[in-house]
Amino acid sequence: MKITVIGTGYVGLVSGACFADVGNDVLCLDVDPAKIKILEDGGIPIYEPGLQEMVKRNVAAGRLHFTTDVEKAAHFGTVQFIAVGTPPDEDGSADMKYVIAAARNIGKYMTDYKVVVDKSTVPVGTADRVKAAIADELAKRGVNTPFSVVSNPEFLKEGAAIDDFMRPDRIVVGCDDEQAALNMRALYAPIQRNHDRLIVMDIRSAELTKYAANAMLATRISFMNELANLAEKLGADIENVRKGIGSDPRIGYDFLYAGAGYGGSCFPKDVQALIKTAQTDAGINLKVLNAVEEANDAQKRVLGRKVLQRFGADLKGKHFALWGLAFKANTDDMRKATSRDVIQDLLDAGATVTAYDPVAMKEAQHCFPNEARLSYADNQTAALEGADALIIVTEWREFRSPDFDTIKAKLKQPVIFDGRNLYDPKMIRSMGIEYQAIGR
Ligand SMILES: NC(=O)c1ccc[n+]([C@@H]2O[C@H](COP(=O)([O-])OP(=O)(O)OC[C@H]3O[C@@H](n4cnc5c(N)ncnc54)[C@H](O)[C@@H]3O)[C@@H](O)[C@H]2O)c1
Ligand SMILES: O=c1ccn([C@@H]2O[C@H](COP(=O)(O)OP(=O)(O)O[C@H]3O[C@H](CO)[C@@H](O)[C@H](O)[C@H]3O)[C@@H](O)[C@H]2O)c(=O)[nH]1
Repeated sequence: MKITVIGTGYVGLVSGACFADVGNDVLCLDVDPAKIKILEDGGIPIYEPGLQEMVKRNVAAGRLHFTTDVEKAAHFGTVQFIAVGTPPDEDGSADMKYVIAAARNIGKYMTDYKVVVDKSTVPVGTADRVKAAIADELAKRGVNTPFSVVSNPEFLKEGAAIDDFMRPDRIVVGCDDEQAALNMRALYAPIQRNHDRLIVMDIRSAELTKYAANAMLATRISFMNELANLAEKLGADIENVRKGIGSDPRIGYDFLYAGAGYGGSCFPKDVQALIKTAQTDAGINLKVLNAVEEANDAQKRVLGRKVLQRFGADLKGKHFALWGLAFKANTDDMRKATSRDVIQDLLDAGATVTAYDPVAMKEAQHCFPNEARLSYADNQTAALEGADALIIVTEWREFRSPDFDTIKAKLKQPVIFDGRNLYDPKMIRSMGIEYQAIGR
């Protein structure tokens, strides 16, 4: 099938590469010429395990192409995926201007039947707006070319994006016409696990399903973070509690890890957007989600607070090593990363910081431009040099079994603040290291 993917962020690029990998002919469009140049030169603008190889393989096979030419992209695919960003507007609602612009571009140039697929995370009612935008452009041209609009939200996780896309738990398709549903079934036929994962439903339910999934996962995390803070005060260990409740299949083990708060480009923005949609479109105050957001904002400050409690409110003259900048392991994404809050809290209190992250240091430099009190180390051991304590913010695999003797020798005081509960508290404390984790 011929597919156009509009937007080459995480979702656009992963979708484009994966659809090409199962034999489709894919053209990826972006309005950012710098991104398209990187892709045309054989690079990729993001870090995602396995993606570069997949892109290369499909470009070489002649199945994956890139362009900034909006007209060419509108002509190319029978299926047109809109995978542009939906960042938060000033009031927290999803900013739809990129989605609507993409829809208008399709309407401006399409000359035959198109299935237009909303893959971006968009509020309920967006498919109607996309339909109206395309119809408006067709009317301006005085043509009546047929098209369908489908909602097909994406559930991939950064760092595991290819596996999530190729072996999905479910594929949600919101659709109100048979022709489009058939196209979507054919398109996803090679992307299934051992049985049909495609769930077809009405469009509004599909749009809400995406927000519901992220909101549910964010709720589990905030719930565990609050319990972790309680466990700390009561002398319990949140990791034991996690195992104890996760073993109940009604609860399950996934997404129950307490930590230094959730970040990334999705949970914070989508929880906020759902709260906003509920308020403005339905007059409903989502009390649970307001609390989830409030708890997470507080949790992102927990590491900073622990450091201040331990070393005093004035951190002038103190220096800290920080391991992990990305919002989670296996990505270079710094959007809403907890490290940004931790670093800001330390800098505000007068400290200096040396950070190390396997892949996110370049991205981090854009977040703290010209910050003289923040430096970067070449490796995790070098970051420890002259530091008063070590703070761990991201759960990279290489941080999981470090040489604790080296850590002890390098730090001025053997203190570790672990925002991801990577180590066994008993073992580490028995080595004479002061260990402050989350909820243990
Ligand atoms: N990042 C994720 O892991 C993830 C997972 C599931 C869903 N989503 C959702 O998918 C959407 C995209 O997220 P992302 O992280 O890939 O976005 P992103 O912001 O990284 O990338 C979006 C891209 O779209 C391009 N763009 C904007 N307007 C355009 C237009 N009119 N035509 C062509 N290109 C245009 C931008 O230049 C940019 O390269 C969002 O709605 C997000 O919530 C993201
Ligand atoms: O038990 C857990 C699991 C995750 N996190 C944190 O939660 C955040 C988000 O993690 P994750 O969900 O793995 O990353 P994303 O790539 O943002 O993926 C989420 O957001 C995407 C965009 O909408 C969805 O497609 C995915 O299904 C959804 O998991 C990160 O800061 C994690 O550190 C925890 O604190 N505890």
